[in-house]
Amino acid sequence: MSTGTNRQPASPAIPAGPLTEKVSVRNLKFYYGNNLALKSIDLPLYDRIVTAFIGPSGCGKSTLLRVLNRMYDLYPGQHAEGEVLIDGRNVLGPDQDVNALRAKVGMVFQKPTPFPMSIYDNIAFGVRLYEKLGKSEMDERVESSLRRAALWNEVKDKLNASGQSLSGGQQQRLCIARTVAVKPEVILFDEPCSALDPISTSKVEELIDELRADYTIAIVTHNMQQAARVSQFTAFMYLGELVEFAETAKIFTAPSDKRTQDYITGRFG
Ligand SMILES: Nc1ncnc2c1ncn2[C@@H]1O[C@H](COP(=O)(O)OP(=O)(O)OP(=O)(O)O)[C@@H](O)[C@H]1O
Repeated sequence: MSTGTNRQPASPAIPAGPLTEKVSVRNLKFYYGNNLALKSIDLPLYDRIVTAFIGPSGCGKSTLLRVLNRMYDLYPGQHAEGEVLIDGRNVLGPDQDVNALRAKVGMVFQKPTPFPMSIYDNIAFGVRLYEKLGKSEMDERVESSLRRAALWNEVKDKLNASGQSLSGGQQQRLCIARTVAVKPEVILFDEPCSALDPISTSKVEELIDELRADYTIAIVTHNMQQAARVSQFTAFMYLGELVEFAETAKIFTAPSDKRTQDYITGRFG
């Protein structure tokens, strides 16, 4: 399949007016042990904008995503240097409440990972960690989250069924509902469609398009067409460096760096 620059689908429009920098990555370095995986990354993520991270395997896309909600804290020997400012506050500092950060910065993974519990509890479980809601409030939260993830109509009559009994595409939308339920401000998607069929993929893409109205979104994808379809800004990474960051339309039609050009035209990676 061709990935020629002039065949990319149109990207969503960038709203008129100034953009607000919700997340500011400043001089970020990341280490796996002694191994430097991210080399001085500087990057903005704008509010209510979708930013795609693209680049060949191993360039550091997932690592960058995992720094934004400090997922790496769960693993010994991994550490970050530099700053990630969210609303102007550095979330990499020792005083940051990591659980509060993960509620604010939600993450959807490559493989759908519903908990081994009912559809209802898949949503309610995370909410209970952060809020004390009464039964009717929780019912409302579960319903609104499932509606937000375009799953309500398919599951409203079987909320007590296991989340793992759903199809792969439905499971991924359940994971999106679970993420949205805790009222995040930023949502990180790590190759969210790579395990899905084309119909489920387009549902998830439509969903990202809708979620854009309310959240700051970052998505890692290997699929150039998908990056072009869903994102307004694109960051191209190579060997742990951020090579180029620009409006998606520019990255796919007139990139500044030869490495970006080579990647998007399928010459390497
Ligand atoms: N747990 C780990 N321990 C040591 N090194 C790691 C670990 N995870 C990733 N790396 C290294 O960090 C670098 C960046 O990896 P990362 O997974 O972020 O790349 P990626 O661009 O997301 O790749 P892919 O597209 O294949 O998912 C690679 O060199 C990788 O080998």
